[in-house]
Amino acid sequence: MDFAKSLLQPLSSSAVGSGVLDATKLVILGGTVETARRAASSGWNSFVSSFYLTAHFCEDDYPYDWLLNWLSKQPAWSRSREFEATTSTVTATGRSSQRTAGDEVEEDIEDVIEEDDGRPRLKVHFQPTLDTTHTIYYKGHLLRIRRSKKTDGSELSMLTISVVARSNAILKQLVLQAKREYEQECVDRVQIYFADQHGSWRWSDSRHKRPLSSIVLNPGVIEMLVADAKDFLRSERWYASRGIPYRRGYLLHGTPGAGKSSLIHALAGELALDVYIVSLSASWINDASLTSLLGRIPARSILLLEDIDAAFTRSTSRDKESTGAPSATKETKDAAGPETKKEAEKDDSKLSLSGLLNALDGMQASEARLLFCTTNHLERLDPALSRPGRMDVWIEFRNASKFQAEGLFRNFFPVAEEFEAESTPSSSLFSSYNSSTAATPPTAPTTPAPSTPSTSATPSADAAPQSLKDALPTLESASSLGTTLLDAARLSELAKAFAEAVPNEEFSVAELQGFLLKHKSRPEEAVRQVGQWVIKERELRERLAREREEKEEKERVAKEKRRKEREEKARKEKEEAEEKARKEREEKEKKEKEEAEEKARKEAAEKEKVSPPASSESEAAAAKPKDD
Ligand SMILES: Nc1ncnc2c1ncn2[C@@H]1O[C@H](COP(=O)(O)OP(=O)(O)OP(=O)(O)O)[C@@H](O)[C@H]1O
Repeated sequence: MDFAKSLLQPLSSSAVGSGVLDATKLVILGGTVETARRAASSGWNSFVSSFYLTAHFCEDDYPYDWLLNWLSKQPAWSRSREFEATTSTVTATGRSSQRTAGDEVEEDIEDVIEEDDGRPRLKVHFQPTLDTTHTIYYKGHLLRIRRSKKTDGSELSMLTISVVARSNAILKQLVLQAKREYEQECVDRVQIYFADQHGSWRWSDSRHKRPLSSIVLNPGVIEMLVADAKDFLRSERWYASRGIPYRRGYLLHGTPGAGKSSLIHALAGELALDVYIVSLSASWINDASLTSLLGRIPARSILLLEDIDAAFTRSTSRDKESTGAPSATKETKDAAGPETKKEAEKDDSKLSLSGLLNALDGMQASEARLLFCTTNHLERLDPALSRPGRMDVWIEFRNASKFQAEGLFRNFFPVAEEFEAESTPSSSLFSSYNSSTAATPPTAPTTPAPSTPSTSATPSADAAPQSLKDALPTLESASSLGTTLLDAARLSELAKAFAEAVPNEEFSVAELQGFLLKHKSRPEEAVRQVGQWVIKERELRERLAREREEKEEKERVAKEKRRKEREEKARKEKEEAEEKARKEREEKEKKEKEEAEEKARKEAAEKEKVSPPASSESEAAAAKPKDD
């Protein structure tokens, strides 16, 4: 204070008004008090904080999803006065849309289910806006929860939970409970994760489990696959005791639209496994990013490499020198010359076969996972990739057999008993067909055999097979029912008639499904129309094939024309160049000759000047005076 007084003394003595003095005193006093208050407050805060245990959860890891799912069910969380409404899920049941809207409201709001007016039902979730702190009671403890963005520029969200407690047991309990609840909700769903361009796994979708019975394959294939996968999942010790890497690979190859992806998703549901999908044709995929991704797949999950041949058309070629060893280190690249360095950098942006093999079964590759690879072009795969140990089980997919056509038909149409039991036609879709139709022993789904599409006779309304003809007389009465409900015997009869009308292995299951979808409430009509559809499809295929051929022929002719034009142009240019060279040569020779002649002439003239001819000498002698 004395110091302040001494500072203020000159002011007072210089007759400044006492009002100014008082104001200045007030400012100094206020500043001192505020500084003291802040010091006390920060001391108190750090004192209080020292009692808090804090856990951080980042969006790119599973506990974040578990906790957000748990929080979304806490009234205190959803009753926030400043909140975000989002259909982007924080729950285990779907993150299908990205709509969000921030607002401030005065009233309590519960989750809202939008009315089902024919559009998909979206569940709207409410959660506090970013950077607001919330307190929630949990088992007698007060939790302080804050959602914020990470500051490392990754745009990822963080969840920070603090609690006053002596040990972190309460936080562990919370995480485990959130995990249990999340998994409970996942029971009927399959979680799908995609590799993103940052080299991380991103949750992408949560799909309803598809019953295996909805997949129609030839007898025994599904049973074999399920038994094999189940056997693998319970054989960890067996593998460990024999020193065999605990991994299993399945190669699903063959015609498009035959059910490869569908089978994998149905199997994931059956075995309660999550699916991790990498697209090897993505431009950002290279050896390093793939190795890192495949090393971070949780145990007991499915790794799916779709269209594995596509990776090889992008940039990968079999590196003959490659031994599968890791690529050059940064130091060795720096030590190399600029050209080599450029080459090495170019290589780094590619996926090589050795890199892929390394990622699949190198030291870093995770174990206890089922690898599924799909391809429509088995012939494009390098044998190193498809050999046993990497791909232990091969399953070939062909166009629909008659057995599959019949199974698909059964799946589509409800039988009356089931319809009554389930009361909704859509829920019974895919449910009536069961494995009782697939009781024959498994076919060996190992090495591929060449596909042999059926050349069976064209079915038509006139030339309908006997079973179809048998079915037709009763169609009229059945179709008068509107949504036709069939008894089991009738369904069986129609399914057989349908299968007989469909040529063996000529159309994919997806194509048959497309046809049946057009008649999904009219099974009789489907049977009646299928012969016509087959004819039309064949005509369409022929037309498309013809158009493709014509296009290819046009392209071939145009290419040939361009080639000839190029050759003609090159020939002309060559001739012109030769002519030009010849002329230049002649010109040059002519010039040289002229120059040589000129030179010779000049030399001769010079010579003449230096030594005159003998006749002139004698003339001179004659002209000399006689007295000499
Ligand atoms: N065997 C099948 N059983 C049941 N549905 C099938 C079958 N095959 C195909 N489908 C249906 O056809 C559609 C395409 O199937 P899917 O994507 O599984 O075929 P895919 O063989 O993986 O095709 P692609 O090789 O083109 O990726 C899906 O809607 C699926 O329901």
